[in-house]
Amino acid sequence: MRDEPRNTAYDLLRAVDERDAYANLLMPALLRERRLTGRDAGLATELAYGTLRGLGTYDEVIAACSDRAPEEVDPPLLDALRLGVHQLLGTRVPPHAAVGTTVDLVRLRVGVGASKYANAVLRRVATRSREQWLEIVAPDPEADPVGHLAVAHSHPRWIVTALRDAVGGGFDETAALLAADNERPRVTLVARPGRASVEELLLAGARPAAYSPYAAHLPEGDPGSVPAVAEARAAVQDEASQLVALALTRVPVPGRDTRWLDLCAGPGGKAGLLDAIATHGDPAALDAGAGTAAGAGEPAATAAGAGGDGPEGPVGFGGGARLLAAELQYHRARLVRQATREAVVITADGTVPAWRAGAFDRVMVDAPCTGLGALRRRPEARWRRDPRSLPELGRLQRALLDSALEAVRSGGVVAYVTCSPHLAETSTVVGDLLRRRDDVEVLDARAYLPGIEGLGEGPYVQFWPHRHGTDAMFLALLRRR
Ligand SMILES: C[S@@+](CC[C@H](N)C(=O)[O-])C[C@H]1O[C@@H](n2cnc3c(N)ncnc32)[C@H](O)[C@@H]1O
Repeated sequence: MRDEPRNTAYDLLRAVDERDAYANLLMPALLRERRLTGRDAGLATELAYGTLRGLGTYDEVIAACSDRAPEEVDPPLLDALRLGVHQLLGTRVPPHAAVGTTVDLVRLRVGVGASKYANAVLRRVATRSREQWLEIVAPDPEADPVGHLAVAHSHPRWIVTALRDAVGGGFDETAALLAADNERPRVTLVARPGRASVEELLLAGARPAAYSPYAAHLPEGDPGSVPAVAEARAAVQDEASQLVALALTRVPVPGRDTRWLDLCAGPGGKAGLLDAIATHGDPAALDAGAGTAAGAGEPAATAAGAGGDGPEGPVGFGGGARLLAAELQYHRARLVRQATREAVVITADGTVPAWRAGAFDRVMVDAPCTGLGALRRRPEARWRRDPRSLPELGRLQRALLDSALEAVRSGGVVAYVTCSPHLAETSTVVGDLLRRRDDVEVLDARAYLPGIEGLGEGPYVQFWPHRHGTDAMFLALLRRR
């Protein structure tokens, strides 16, 4: 009898290797096609994602148990070995079952000769626990801390270095961050204001979230089966993504506040929330008694705490603005259209403005980046990212941020956001801009996310998976003078 969960996990690994498939897009399709549900679907997903996340560790163990280096092993056999090692070192599958099912899989899918080799390697792997193997295969943490963390937590060296620099250098905190990257992220929903409510999501089985007033976590089940999600009144959205969009809407701006721009809107997560708030306002802030930033052309009311020497406090937007959502790629712009109701969505290059300079009151730049802040979501992403993409991304990030500052009027505000904590994509980009331009004031972004600890020293905000349970999202808030 075919072992469908393991065969499916193996097919996913092969598709990722051979066709550069995205695991989180292909897996649901494979499960549907093979009619795997419940425990079988859960097992197939865990085996595939766990193997992809852990293969940096597993390849070192395979190397120690074999007379061939992993790069000399045929890719179809290597993927099966990784799947077997994951079961042995990363799951509670009994060792005899982990070895037996993998050897069967290799015999059927690769060949009889290869199955004998797999049997010998996996029997050796099964003689030690994960911790015991790490003692042998991971570099000494004193002599080579980055190398140790890279093998122990299965991340490429360059990413360990980048995350260590971003998190502030400590070995223990870097280890906690890398460990959090290997956890399965919770499914978080957003109730788009005026279109759905958190109460509605809670009634559908979700649980309250810690930080965003519009968020709830879905502990199990298909988000698409929640009626508000199926009707695009709610959506799946990480809590930090919600919060950076909310922060942009909560900065007081003097005078007109009716024209908002999302410069890099696809696939539309932040645009969906911005469009709802632009249209219906921000009831959570208004109910909590924040000052109001009245929409519809009226001057913003004085914000709570505004007027002194310190940073102005957050305001709740009253509604009556319109969002323009720009996205370079046509198919992604179509997704933005599905996520929004009132917004005008255009396919456009944000660095070549299709609008007048100074036309907008608030601008979101959620710039293309390495995505190192969302490694939890895409199990294979850490092995695909390439540090050589940084210079080109950096040029684009700078061009988009400059374009955003041209698009915003004097007194208006720009949010620069990345789903990466890499310093070259975050504070370095903003720092360069501040050296080049004297018409920009940096706001302390923490002031617009009150009550959330661990966001950094300011003025920028950095969310972290190991501190907040969110993606590692970066936010800078800039006011045009
Ligand atoms: C990080 S994603 C934005 C995510 C989105 N804000 C959300 O919350 O769903 C960056 C987007 O910028 C788009 N992009 C890349 N270059 C662009 C450009 N020159 N102008 C506008 N959009 C661009 C990409 O296609 C991608 O969809």
